[in-house]
Amino acid sequence: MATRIRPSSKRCAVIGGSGFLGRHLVERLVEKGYSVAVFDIAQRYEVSGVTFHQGDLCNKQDLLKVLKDVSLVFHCASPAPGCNDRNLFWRVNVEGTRTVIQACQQAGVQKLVLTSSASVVFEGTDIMNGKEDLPYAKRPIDYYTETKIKQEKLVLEACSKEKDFLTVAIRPHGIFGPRDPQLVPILVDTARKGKMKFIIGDGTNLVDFTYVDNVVHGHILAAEHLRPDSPLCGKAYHITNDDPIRFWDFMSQVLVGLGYDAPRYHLPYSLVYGIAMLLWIITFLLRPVVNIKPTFTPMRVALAGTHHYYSCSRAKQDMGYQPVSSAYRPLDRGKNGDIGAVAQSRRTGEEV
Ligand SMILES: NC(=O)C1=CN([C@@H]2O[C@H](COP(=O)(O)OP(=O)(O)OC[C@H]3O[C@@H](n4cnc5c(N)ncnc54)[C@H](O)[C@@H]3O)[C@@H](O)[C@H]2O)C=CC1
Ligand SMILES: CC(C)=CCC[C@@H](C)[C@H]1CC[C@H]2C3=C(CC[C@]12C)[C@@]1(C)CCC(=O)C[C@@H]1CC3
Repeated sequence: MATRIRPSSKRCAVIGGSGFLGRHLVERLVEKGYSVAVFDIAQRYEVSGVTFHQGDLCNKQDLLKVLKDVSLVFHCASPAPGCNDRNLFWRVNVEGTRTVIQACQQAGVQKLVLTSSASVVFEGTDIMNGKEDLPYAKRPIDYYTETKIKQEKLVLEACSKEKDFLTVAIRPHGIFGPRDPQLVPILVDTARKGKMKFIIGDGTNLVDFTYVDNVVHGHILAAEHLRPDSPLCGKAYHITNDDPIRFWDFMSQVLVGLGYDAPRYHLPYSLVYGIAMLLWIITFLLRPVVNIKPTFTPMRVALAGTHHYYSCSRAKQDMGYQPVSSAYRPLDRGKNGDIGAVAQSRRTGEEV
């Protein structure tokens, strides 16, 4: 029988490596001396020493070409949470992740680190200092959450010491930082349309917004601590700034920092949630005729009006996690308005 030569543990692939988080992860891995292959449906940048492979993760043959000589895979690809296409979410997050697992096993990959989401336990009601043992949402609030739950279960259940295939899931929440395509852009777009005048609820709800460097740090620590004898095998880990902030303070600081007015008038949470639900039903019914994208989806309203912050004590205990960038507040924006650039400058020492 031919024996397979194990690739170096510093050879890895990042599926979804062209995305926001993926690119930050790739850059940090390169800094740490890893040799990195990116697999993504699109190539959006170039980094010396990184190889790019364009392909769909639902195609096993495409994946096998990249995974054949890596020992570690990070899977951080997903359709954008705001897209409302159930078929796409199922195809990529569920069927595609099944294909990723099979391809990893067939190629002899030893470790798979999944980017899951803390939203897998969020049902639209308060979560305060939530630990990883909270049950998965029984009534997931949208297709994104529904398929992230299935995806996480698939990856964690595939963990097998006998098969020499170890898995772990990282659950970040509300990631922000340089090149964020979602949080700040959607917020600014909503403000430009004059729709950020209202505070949903009493405005005191605490949430986690997590700086992208911390999320990257959590992923790399998880990969490096994932061994057959470690407690990480087949487990999920919250990664946060360990510094929850009032949702509406964060929003206001970003908006005021960028020259917009802070939201001022309060609206009752249940009223706004009810309207968002009604709009969602109407857009669903009208979809065969016209495709409308409401700004205030039930998911966004729920995130804006409830507490949702999580404990990262399991990550501290099992992998020695500590936020690498925690003192940051969004008010400290750069000259160009890129709030993420300020936090990055703290790391690099550059002026922004
Ligand atoms: N941004 C956030 O606040 C949070 C994100 N997450 C998770 O983090 C991960 C990364 O998210 P972001 O970087 O924010 O998103 P992103 O949209 O910037 O990156 C996702 C990447 O996946 C790629 N991709 C999508 N479908 C693919 C396919 N079929 N085959 C190959 N590549 C494909 C996209 O081209 C993109 O480059 C996702 O799994 C997301 O669920 C979890 C919690 C919070
Ligand atoms: C009320 C309103 C329109 C606020 C604008 C900001 C929102 C776009 C963000 C506030 C919390 C964010 C968030 C996510 C996306 C962007 C927000 C809704 C996620 C859903 C992204 C994917 C995840 O896994 C969880 C995130 C939770 C927080």
